[in-house]
Amino acid sequence: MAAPRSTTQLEKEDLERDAAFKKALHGKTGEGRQGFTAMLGKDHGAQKEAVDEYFKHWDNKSSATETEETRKARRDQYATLTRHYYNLATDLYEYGWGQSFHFSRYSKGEAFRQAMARHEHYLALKMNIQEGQRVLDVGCGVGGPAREIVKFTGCNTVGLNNNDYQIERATNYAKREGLDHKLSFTKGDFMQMPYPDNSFDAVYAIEATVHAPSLEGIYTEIFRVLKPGGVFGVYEWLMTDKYNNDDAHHRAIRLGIEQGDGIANMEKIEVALAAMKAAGFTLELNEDMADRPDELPWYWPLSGDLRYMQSIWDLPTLARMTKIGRGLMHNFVGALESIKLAPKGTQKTADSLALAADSLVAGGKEKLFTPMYLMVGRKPGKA
Ligand SMILES: CC(C)=CCC[C@@H](C)[C@H]1CC[C@H]2C3=C(CC[C@]12C)[C@@]1(C)CC[C@H](O)C[C@@H]1CC3
Repeated sequence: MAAPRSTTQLEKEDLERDAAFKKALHGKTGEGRQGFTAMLGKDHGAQKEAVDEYFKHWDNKSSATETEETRKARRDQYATLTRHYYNLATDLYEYGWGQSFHFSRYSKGEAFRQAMARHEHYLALKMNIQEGQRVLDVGCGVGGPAREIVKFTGCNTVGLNNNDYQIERATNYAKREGLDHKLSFTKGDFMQMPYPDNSFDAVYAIEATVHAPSLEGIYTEIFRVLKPGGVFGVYEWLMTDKYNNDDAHHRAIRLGIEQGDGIANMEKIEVALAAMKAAGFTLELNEDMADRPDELPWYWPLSGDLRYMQSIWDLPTLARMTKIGRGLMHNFVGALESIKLAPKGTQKTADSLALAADSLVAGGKEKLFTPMYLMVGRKPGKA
């Protein structure tokens, strides 16, 4: 039962152009160096191009003045916007967060990496991913969750991503862990996937499909590549029912999250549920995991609030996000830029990520936003 391709306007793909840009910007930094040191090895001219391309959507725009036209321009250029966001942010993500680019629930005394893995296992469990199944990870980042889910379930996975730098890093990590016989990566736009209809037993997306210009469009494309009887599981980034688009404060929080996190357009929960239905899925499970009564909120590592410290190992994470920590980071990166060790735009990117952190924490505290709206849907038909 193949659904028609989405009617959303799609960007024309140019794989050669993107591969050449990756080579120009990142050089050999995708091969080994990680995080901060990788950031220092970029080409300054190419970095300027990425910065200009990304920030043209946000500079001199505010939630008070933004128009539907500005939002449409972002949706129309979703793929370029997201690709350049990750060209700029990937090294900082790895430096400050690790290789799994998502949030998770946390329980008291639980180590950060353990909680992250638990969140990934939970999705695999709810989808009932089995050994040997052919699985697609949509928007796989540098492959942290895919490696964990392959090890946890024994499935065979393909990761899809439209950023060549992340693909290169993901491929190298998989090889290093001896998982390359079960895990491979494809460069491509998730709105127009390079796979035939009915290709996968299961598809999952962890905090990635929010980069799509339309949730109905991306869910429809996922439905197309799933085999009949196949399962789709997603942790979606969404504004909650409490979000009121006529409230200036709410809109400022949404725009801060969108800018800081490379998102063209973020929707409310009701839109995601309707999109699952419109795509053809039978919804088996939907729950806002951020609404569970956990002692530690999902946003604690970004809060800079030292009361959340579980062990001494959490200190660097929290300290980095305090006022003093951020000020030091801002000045340090600025100094590296002025002596030309870091390319121009590094400070602007770091400041934009700080805006992301503030807006995410505010959205989480005020219950206006969730990064973990769990949905599991099935494509009708016999497996
Ligand atoms: C963008 C989407 C859809 C998912 C990524 C979620 C998170 C992994 C990121 C959201 C905000 C990011 C920030 C950082 C790491 C990755 C995120 C948590 C930093 C901690 C990286 C180090 C910088 O100095 C501060 C960043 C704040 C935001």
